[in-house]
Amino acid sequence: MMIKKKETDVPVLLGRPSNNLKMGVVGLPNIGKSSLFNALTNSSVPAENYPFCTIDPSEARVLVPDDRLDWLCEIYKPIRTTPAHLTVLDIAGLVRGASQGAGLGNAFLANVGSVDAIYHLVRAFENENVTHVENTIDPLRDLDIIQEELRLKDEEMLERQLAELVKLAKFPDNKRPLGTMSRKEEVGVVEKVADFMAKGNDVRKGDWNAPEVQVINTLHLLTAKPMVYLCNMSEQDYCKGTNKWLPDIQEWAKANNALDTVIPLSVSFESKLASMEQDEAKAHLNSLGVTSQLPRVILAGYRALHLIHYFTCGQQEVRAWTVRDTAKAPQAAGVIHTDFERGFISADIMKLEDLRQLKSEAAVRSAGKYLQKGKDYKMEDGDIAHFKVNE
Ligand SMILES: Nc1ncnc2c1ncn2[C@@H]1O[C@H](COP(=O)(O)OP(=O)(O)OP(=O)(O)O)[C@@H](O)[C@H]1O
Ligand SMILES: [Mg+2]
Repeated sequence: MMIKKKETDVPVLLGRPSNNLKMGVVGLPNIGKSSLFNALTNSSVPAENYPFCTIDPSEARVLVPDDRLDWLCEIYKPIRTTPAHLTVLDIAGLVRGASQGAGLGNAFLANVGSVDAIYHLVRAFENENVTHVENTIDPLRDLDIIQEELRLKDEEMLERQLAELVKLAKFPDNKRPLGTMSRKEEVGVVEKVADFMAKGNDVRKGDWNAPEVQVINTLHLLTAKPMVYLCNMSEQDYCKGTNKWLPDIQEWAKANNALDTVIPLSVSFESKLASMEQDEAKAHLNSLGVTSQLPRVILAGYRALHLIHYFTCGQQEVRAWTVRDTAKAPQAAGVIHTDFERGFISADIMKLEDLRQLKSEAAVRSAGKYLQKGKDYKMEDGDIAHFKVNE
């Protein structure tokens, strides 16, 4: 959710204000979360056919695919290339009752609390060799279970925080910074959120104004996190392009929060591809006439986190730097080195399209299209930047 503040036009995003954001893979036990994580990262976390094989959450950095980076490398021929990456956490399966502590629920929910957006994986494949904790295949029921556990955890947290705030609201507010809400107003917002959630809504479904979002961000709610739904189907269904549950899953997601994405994929198919050599995988995909969904999964995660990247280009290195889509030039410079934000003087910005048309950096410069931007410049995805800083 992105909300514009009227007075300053600075968007206020639900969630943490950081560039170092993470996706977490969440779902019931034994539905393919670790297998997906492994396929995404090619790492070797155990993925066995029994529930709770992922005891410790595992974290990995996944490369964000980008043709523009490949093209820039052809132009600059750098010694080193550093792509953008997305951090993904493999979280152990949640079960019904997790918010009350079932199945190590509270520990696993704490892991959900540490990520910024969620890949919600749901099982939409039949396979009698793969045990289902609820015994039957019913993706909508499974989606409801996870959604409900996250929401119940939020309701519990809200109750606790509200009690705390009500206590504080009895004291004078004189230490609070000017321009922020009074404690009483804050209590009002938290009560409004609690009412909204008690009706069965995730908090991100609400239409909150900027000051409300600021309060919500202090509450660290699980249902504030953007979701990308991943519908895990059989290899056969994926290759045929049909799955009997998919339309209902899409409807469910839309009704829940229209902004969330649903991506159909087959984790077992992706695992198979990930274990092949690149040429072999390409030939396999060609023979079946399908593509891998992993690039789409990664990009959807990156987008859900409101991340974009800009490039720095030279003979030493062509590199993609990740920032939030609200970042201004000094914050973007701060990603390279924290001192660069403080010492920011200006940013030379070149558009990739101009480089494509004019074919060299020198030509872009002489055409006057390598533009000097000040501290208010809002970075755009794919910008090529060179910062001037006071060191
Ligand atoms: N699309 C699919 N079709 C058939 N089998 C699948 C599919 N996706 C995953 N599996 C199988 O499901 C089983 C469980 O996978 P995995 O260990 O990745 O689950 P998990 O969700 O990480 O479980 P846990 O919650 O216990 O950590 C594995 O045997 C895996 O091969
Ligand atoms: Mg696992």
